[in-house]
Amino acid sequence: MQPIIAVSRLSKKYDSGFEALKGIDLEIARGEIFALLGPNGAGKTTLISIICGIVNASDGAVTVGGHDIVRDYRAARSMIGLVPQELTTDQFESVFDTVSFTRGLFGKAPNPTYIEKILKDLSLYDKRDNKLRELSGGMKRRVLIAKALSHEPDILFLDEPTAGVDVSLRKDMWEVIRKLRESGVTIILTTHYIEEAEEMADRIGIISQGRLLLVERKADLMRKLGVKQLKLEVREPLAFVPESLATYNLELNDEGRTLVYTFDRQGERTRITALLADLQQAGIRVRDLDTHQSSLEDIFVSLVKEQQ
Ligand SMILES: Nc1ncnc2c1ncn2[C@@H]1O[C@H](COP(=O)(O)OP(=O)(O)OP(=O)(O)O)[C@@H](O)[C@H]1O
Repeated sequence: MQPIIAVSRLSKKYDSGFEALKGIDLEIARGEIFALLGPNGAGKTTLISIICGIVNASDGAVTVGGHDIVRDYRAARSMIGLVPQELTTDQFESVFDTVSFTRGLFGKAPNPTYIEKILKDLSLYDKRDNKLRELSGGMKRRVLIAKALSHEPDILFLDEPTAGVDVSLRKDMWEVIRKLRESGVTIILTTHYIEEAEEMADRIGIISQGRLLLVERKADLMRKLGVKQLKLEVREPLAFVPESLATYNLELNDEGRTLVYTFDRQGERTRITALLADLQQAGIRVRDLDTHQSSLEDIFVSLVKEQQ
């Protein structure tokens, strides 16, 4: 199927000479949730801003729904809703009016029934006549989403949707985003919160220093790059790992009290049974054991570190 967004060889050099994006290739499928992860200054906002037509690219091309974002700007832009981090609208306007007004900016005829539907979907309907300044932080974020949806876009970009919000509100937002996807909207979000990408995304792109380091289905990424560790707490501290256990590449931590065995969970054999037998053979008695699966965070940190 044709991707809803196709980015090819996209580069951006700012006037200062700084290269914020270096040859990005990326395709987004209709209906997916794609999370763009990266450290500060990686180029996430620049990439989104180019796709949304706010910043010009230096090189490369982007199509949205088959429309070139430069030659066919209006058609491309009308398919996109962008949820910025901050609410900058008039604080004295009502929720309903601000959302309706945004729809008008896209040249769409008024459609109060549609606006009411979005407000209901986002649990803002009760607040439709309230002024923006009367809303809580969480509600203001929902208003941002309502505004971005006001012109019935196919694609929604969310820039750091839960930056600085508390845990329960974050979970609320995740629910809202999931519902939007169920309604057929393609979602692209940038986030610093790895937990957010782990929780929400179908696919993940990791960007660092203007390069896309990888794009993978989340499940594949966790499986491919994730290693598992077995931690064995021993009864008597060890001064060194006995020679007979050399093939396991064990790490000795915690002043000799913990042995760490790293294994590939995809591998045919983990060799755990053999390790336990060999430990016994070596006279090492185990007090406790624990396994640990590397998280998306471990994977992210090691990838970005490798690049630096
Ligand atoms: N107008 C500009 N002129 C020069 N450099 C810029 C400009 N805008 C952004 N940059 C630089 O480009 C790089 C990428 O910025 P960008 O905002 O895209 O990163 P980001 O991944 O969104 O970061 P953050 O997570 O901090 O928002 C940064 O080093 C930034 O300083």
